[in-house]
Amino acid sequence: MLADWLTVSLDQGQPNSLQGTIPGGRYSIEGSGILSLTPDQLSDDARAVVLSVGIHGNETAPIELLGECLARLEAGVNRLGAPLLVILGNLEAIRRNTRFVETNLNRLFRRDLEQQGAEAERARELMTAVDRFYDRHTDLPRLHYDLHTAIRDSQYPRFVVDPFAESRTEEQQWHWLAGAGIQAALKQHQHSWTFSHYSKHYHQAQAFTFELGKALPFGHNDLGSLAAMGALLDALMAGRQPEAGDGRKMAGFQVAVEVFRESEAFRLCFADDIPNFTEFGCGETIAEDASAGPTVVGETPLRVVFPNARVELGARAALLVKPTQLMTQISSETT
Ligand SMILES: O=C(O)CCC(=O)N[C@@H](CCC(=O)O)C(=O)O
Ligand SMILES: [Zn+2]
Repeated sequence: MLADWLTVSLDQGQPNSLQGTIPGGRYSIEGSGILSLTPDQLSDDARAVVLSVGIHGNETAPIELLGECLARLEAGVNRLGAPLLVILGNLEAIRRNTRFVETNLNRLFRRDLEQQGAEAERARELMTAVDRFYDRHTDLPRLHYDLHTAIRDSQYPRFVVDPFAESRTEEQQWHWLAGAGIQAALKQHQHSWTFSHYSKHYHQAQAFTFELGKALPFGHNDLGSLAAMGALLDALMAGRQPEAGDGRKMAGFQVAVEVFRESEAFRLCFADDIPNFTEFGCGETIAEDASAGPTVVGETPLRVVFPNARVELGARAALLVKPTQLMTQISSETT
């Protein structure tokens, strides 16, 4: 039943039943593409875990990866030991294999949202689901991993965005991420109203946006390269300590400049197929905008991440990033 939940949600079919049991606990379908799992017994290292996929409809590898993890739970190969909220984000966009239908869902996760439309309604449903879930588990540490794939190749194929918030990112997270094969992390410098930012900002969760390779259609993903990531998700579901790697080996970056598209006459001044994290040197022009003028690299070289000239007016068209230390202090266990 659980493994079918993804397919049934996408086919707009009715599940046979809204609730049921799995080894170690029970599940309940709380809405379209919203599934909650509750363990019979909490494991010692359990956190309240939100896992979201398909916030962008054409990013299919995380959906397949999560499907495999749910199948392992259902088959009893893994055992539920932590409460879990599983979210299939933009259902209509997934059906159409497109990034979004009307607007980018991953910019709408704010409590003062005024926008209307399909994606805005979905953002409201998902924010409510997350609020209810964390309210049910106030005694547990909170975690939200929002799983994506990127539009283009990357010098670091697997990386995370660490959303800006007042709360600190636990040092342990870097070790978990390294153990899961994540190669780089990018710290945001300001509020970004993404889904992972929502859980970090409003609920003080440990939260990241994951970029797990390049966006490809269903059936074309190399899940082998995501095996260690699957093992991290399995450990979170079981409430076990994940396999840790050495977080100090991950490349760290922070956003230096956010480039917005401010006019129709906006262009990026480099080839469309450059990989994420390509470096540009002093004096190189990154973008030209009839309204904002040119964006030129200053004295420090900068790398470009998520360039996209075709975004809506007012939206982010690229991040320019520079190296940073991820861990400010090295704890005694890791030295
Ligand atoms: O590859 C791209 O250009 C976009 C990939 C993507 O969807 N990235 C996320 C990052 C969210 C964040 O900044 O935390 C997005 O743009 O929503
Ligand atoms: Zn995405």
